[in-house]
Amino acid sequence: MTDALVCQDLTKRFDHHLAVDSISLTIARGEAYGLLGPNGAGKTTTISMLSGLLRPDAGSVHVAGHALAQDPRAAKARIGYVPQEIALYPELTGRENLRYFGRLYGLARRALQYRIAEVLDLVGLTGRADDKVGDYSGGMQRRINIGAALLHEPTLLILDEPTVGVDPQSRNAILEGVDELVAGGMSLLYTSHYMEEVERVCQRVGIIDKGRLVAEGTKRELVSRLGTSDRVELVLDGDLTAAADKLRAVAGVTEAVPTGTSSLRLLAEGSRHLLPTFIGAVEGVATITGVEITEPDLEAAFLHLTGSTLRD
Ligand SMILES: Nc1ncnc2c1ncn2[C@@H]1O[C@H](COP(=O)(O)OP(=O)(O)OP(=O)(O)O)[C@@H](O)[C@H]1O
Repeated sequence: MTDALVCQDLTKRFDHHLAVDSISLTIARGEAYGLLGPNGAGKTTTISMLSGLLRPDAGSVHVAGHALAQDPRAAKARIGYVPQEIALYPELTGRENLRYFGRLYGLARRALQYRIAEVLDLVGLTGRADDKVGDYSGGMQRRINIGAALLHEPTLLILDEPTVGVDPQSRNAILEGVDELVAGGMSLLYTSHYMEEVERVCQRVGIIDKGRLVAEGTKRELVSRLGTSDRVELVLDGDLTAAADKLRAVAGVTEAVPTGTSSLRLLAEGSRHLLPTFIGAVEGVATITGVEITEPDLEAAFLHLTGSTLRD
């Protein structure tokens, strides 16, 4: 079977600014792919080109084997795009909104009726289907927005920051809905500022920075690029500067910096086995009273690769 999405050397320039610089990525059928990047990295520009809303300066996009440039109708019919802004009619009910969008997609009346019922169930809004969308919570509006993008049974669903600006309870409801779609075999392209969402939803992650895809892989692959160093937070009584000097001399420790009046942060390999060595090393200058070890995670990988945190 053809991949859900193949894009090659996608490029977009705004005046002299290269917003997207030769991005290539592939999403297999049934795969959930997360696009992570700091503000202004080029995520929305990339997604707009993939969904046919913005013409690339160079590069190609194929959706389920259909070339977006040569056969836009077929390619676009296989994409469900959920923009960041809610695009709904507040005076209409959820069901009426779905009916309106379904007609836009050209779905026949009878088929649409069944499909609306399926989609309402999928996004968990069957019980509120006949209430006005203007009376929905922010999270419910987003769910019906996602539903509208699913009516024509797309191969690939593109979600642009689907949980921005919603309360934690609604966020959870959205994520549960997305989990269900992925479990049901939907191919997904998901952008978010929230690392933990991408970790939860996506099997593979692309990190985009200054218009370029700087790294791509499973969470485990990206994290392994950091090496095997753990972050160790030590709480100590005594002379912190002297303790940091002594700890820096321990084999396996690459960094030891004070982070407060009684705490140090180390980067160390195999830190669990080194704990007795740490205690011995600071003897005479300080006493270790607390230890916290954090193994490398996606947040650390992101920081390492882009030099910024996601919320910068
Ligand atoms: N229509 C436009 N005209 C000029 N510059 C633009 C236009 N759209 C985007 N840009 C610029 O291109 C770069 C990439 O923007 P884009 O919106 O794709 O980033 P992003 O990763 O989606 O960021 P955010 O997370 O803030 O939405 C930015 O520097 C932005 O200012």
